[in-house]
Amino acid sequence: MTALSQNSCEACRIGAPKVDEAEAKELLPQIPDWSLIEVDGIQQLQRQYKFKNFVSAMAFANQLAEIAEAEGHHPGILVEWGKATVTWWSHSIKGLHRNDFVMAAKTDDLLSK
Ligand SMILES: C[C@H](O)[C@H](O)[C@H]1CNC2=NC(N)=NC(=O)C2=N1
Repeated sequence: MTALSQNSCEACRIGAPKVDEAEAKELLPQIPDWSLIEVDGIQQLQRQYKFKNFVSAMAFANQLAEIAEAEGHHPGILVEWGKATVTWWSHSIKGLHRNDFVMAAKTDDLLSK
């Protein structure tokens, strides 16, 4: 469990500041298995998790749905046989907010429990 995952999401509204390069440099090492990607000009965090079958991947996706609902911040999840790809970004600001790094850390914690 990392310090980052102990945080909660703060309200993220249109106009909230995106994580800048300096902050991203500080936060990314705390979630070392995540990649910074860009889709349609929107920066996002993405990680693929491996599972032994489809049901395990789906169970993980459902656990993630629960914490997403609790925090009011929601990921993209692609569930396939033996894997789940999770993508975090903030729709309201079309980019990365600190919340996305917090949620990436919380996602990792689901599997380290
Ligand atoms: C009204 C509701 O809280 C907002 O639309 C939330 C819901 N979940 C969200 N999730 C993500 N990832 N980005 C958002 O901007 C966002 N907005």
